[in-house]
Amino acid sequence: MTGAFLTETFGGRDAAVTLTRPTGAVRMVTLFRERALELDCGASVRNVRVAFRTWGELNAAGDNAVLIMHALTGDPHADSWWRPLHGPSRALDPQERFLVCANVIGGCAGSSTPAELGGHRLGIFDMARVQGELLSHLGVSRFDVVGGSMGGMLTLACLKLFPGQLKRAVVIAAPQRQSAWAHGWNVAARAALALDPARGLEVARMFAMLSYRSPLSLELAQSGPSPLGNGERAITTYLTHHGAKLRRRFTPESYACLTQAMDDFEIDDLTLRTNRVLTLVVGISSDELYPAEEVRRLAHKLGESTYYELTSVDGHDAFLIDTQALGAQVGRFLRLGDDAC
Ligand SMILES: CC(=O)SCCNC(=O)CCNC(=O)[C@H](O)C(C)(C)COP(=O)(O)OP(=O)(O)OC[C@H]1O[C@@H](n2cnc3c(N)ncnc32)[C@H](O)[C@@H]1OP(=O)(O)O
Ligand SMILES: N[C@@H](CCO)C(=O)O
Repeated sequence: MTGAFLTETFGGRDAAVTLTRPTGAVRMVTLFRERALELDCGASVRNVRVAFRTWGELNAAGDNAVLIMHALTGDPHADSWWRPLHGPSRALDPQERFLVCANVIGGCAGSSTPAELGGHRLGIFDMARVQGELLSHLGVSRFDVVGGSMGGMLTLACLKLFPGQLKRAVVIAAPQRQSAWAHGWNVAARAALALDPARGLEVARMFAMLSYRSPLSLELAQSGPSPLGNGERAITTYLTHHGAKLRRRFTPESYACLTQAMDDFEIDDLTLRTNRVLTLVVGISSDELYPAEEVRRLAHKLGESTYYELTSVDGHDAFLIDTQALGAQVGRFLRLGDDAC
């Protein structure tokens, strides 16, 4: 990774976490200064900081924007974590579109952290409201929205919150609500955090990684001895590596807040049935977390939707890994003529 880096310490004596993250081109804005943001939990907050990046130019009508929603541990650097989809002639093309990607509130990549927002329970709809406010602040009148996993939930929330401003939506590997299976992984993760915030975050990432891959992908890539040559099995050092890596770039506080928001999320049947926004719903054939069948059921309930199934062995995270066919589908969909929207 190139560019400037910022090192910050979050949390108290027992849960101090030092993060080093890139800051290149990230912009900050404070929203809800005069009018408060009313949270779904009933509390209201002011002075909400949003860290975001943009690429390309907003046109005079303010209607060529694409809002990119990141997943659980993502950040505003969509050109990094979605590099194969981002760039000239790709699905998210800054030469044609004004691209915006913002860290969700409650995250730890520059936007207001849970503690800065008073420790109130944050919801996916609260996060989506803030992203909508950011677009208004930037002068956007109409937009497309794209997101995978938690980003897909945020995209579904936009269908309910901004139906008149949305042109197209792409919902990837996301459910109508968390199944007991998906919720259960997060319950176990938060239990690990409660025992020991920093070590618990590593352990939470270890079992989350299992849910983000498929049995076959792990068998193919991680079934032998570790490439580290330390006598361990590959899967052991693989999970240890990913646990330690998340601990260096994320906070237990944000992990608990965002997984709780995912567990609380639900998009109602009426919103789905009455949707008039052109929507592409993508399921992943090997997704263990949100099985393709579950995502297909969501698509069948959703008005104006098309379902596409990405065939991949890579499991839930295939939307970040197996990007060639996905990029082609998303690019084609986002280029559907505006007169169709
Ligand atoms: C969507 C958003 O908004 S952002 C969030 C996306 N980013 C993440 O999820 C961050 C975590 N990273 C990942 O999950 C993955 O790296 C992805 C999804 C980005 C890419 O997936 P893949 O290419 O299949 O990577 P894979 O799962 O093999 O992991 C690669 C890493 O594991 C390491 N690794 C692989 N096998 C082993 C092993 N047996 N032992 C130790 N380390 C291993 C690699 O060296 C590499 O390390 P690095 O990331 O520090 O360079
Ligand atoms: N791998 C993703 C979560 C699942 O989509 C992330 O770390 O944000």
